[in-house]
Amino acid sequence: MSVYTASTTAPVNIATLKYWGKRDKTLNLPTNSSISVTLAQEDLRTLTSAATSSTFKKDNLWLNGVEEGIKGERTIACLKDLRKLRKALEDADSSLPKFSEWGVHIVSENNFPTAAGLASSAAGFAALVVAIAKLYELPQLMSEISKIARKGSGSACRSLFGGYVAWEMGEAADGEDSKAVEVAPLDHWSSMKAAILVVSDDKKDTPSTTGMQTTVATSDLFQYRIKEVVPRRFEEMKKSIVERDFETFGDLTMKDSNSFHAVCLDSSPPIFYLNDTSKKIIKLVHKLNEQEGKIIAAYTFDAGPNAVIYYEEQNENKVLGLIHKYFQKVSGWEKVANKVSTFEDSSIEFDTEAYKGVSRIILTKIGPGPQETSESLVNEQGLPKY
Ligand SMILES: Nc1ncnc2c1ncn2[C@@H]1O[C@H](COP(=O)(O)OP(=O)(O)OP(=O)(O)O)[C@@H](O)[C@H]1O
Ligand SMILES: C[C@@](O)(CCOP(=O)(O)OP(=O)(O)O)CC(=O)O
Repeated sequence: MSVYTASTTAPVNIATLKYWGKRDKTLNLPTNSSISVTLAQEDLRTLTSAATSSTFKKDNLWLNGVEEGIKGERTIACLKDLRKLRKALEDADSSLPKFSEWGVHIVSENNFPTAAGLASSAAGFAALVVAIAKLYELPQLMSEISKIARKGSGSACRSLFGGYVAWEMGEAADGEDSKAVEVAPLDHWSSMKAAILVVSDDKKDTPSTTGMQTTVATSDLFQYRIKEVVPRRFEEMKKSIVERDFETFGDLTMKDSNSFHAVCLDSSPPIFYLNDTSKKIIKLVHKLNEQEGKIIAAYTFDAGPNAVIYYEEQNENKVLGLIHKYFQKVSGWEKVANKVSTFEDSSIEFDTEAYKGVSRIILTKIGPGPQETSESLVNEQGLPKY
């Protein structure tokens, strides 16, 4: 029996213009376009292997060493679309093995905590879709494949590209024009760095999907956001990326994070994702920018209290100098141990206990899209190696 396999890695992306609201829940069609930065895979990535064989009677998924099976409707929808594209190839060329009729085994690992507000679903669905597209030898371009990843998790469509990415909301009812596109490649503005402050938080607030539904149904402010604010900001932010204009990019990023959290608060019942530590971090970044007389650091928060702070490499000594001063007790600084002596000492006054609300720091940067890999998580029988 022949077992066919393919593997890929896929990155996490963190939006600088937020996706919040669906106009179609099943197809994951958004109420607004969004923009993100793809992060480096040394720190945060999914590795997924896919295998198929005529002897596989059903589909199966192993995630982080645990057999989960294919349960979710979203995963089923992705597999259905991928099979349809493979079937079209098989219909056009009868010599091709009938992968579309066989079961597929998916084995995946995240090198960071799953479902901890670190966008694991984005990297996870991007890797799943790309691994199977590779296994099926699909000729479609990444934008086309991104429409399938979108059905897994909206934000996953943006993880199919590296660098700066836009998800164009589209207008069609079937979602055919709702896809990810590259705004600028990694090399265009490669000095972009990100410090993620993982904020300890025991209670998990509303999941994204439920939160979005509540906002769409109840927030008046949300209508203003999607009709007036985001369309303008989408163009302005793309321009700031093309021009490598951090001041504008950072300003829009912070404003959009706050706009997103404002519509959450305007929902009924209100949704709170930021906690006191998040708010302290927001103030700290504003103090830094004020002292500098320009924006050199920009925070953004997703559906949780973790802070992602974007900055350019040339300002690292200032930005990390300040963060290190007040958060040096958290883990994650090992990576820059040899640089700490060059960090600038900051005169900014801040809560010296704030570090207690942070569990660790992840120091990372902009990165490429899904990568080819020789690493495989499946053995010759098409089962997990462990
Ligand atoms: N490697 C993977 N392969 C397939 N599915 C995955 C993978 N990693 C995560 N997922 C899916 O994503 C779900 C977690 O998504 P969830 O949105 O709860 O968390 P998150 O993406 O880490 O956080 P957030 O969306 O708030 O940033 C998992 O339960 C699983 O269904
Ligand atoms: C706040 C966000 O991170 C929301 C992400 O939502 P998801 O992509 O996780 O939602 P689903 O489509 O329901 O899976 C903003 C963003 O990433 O743009």
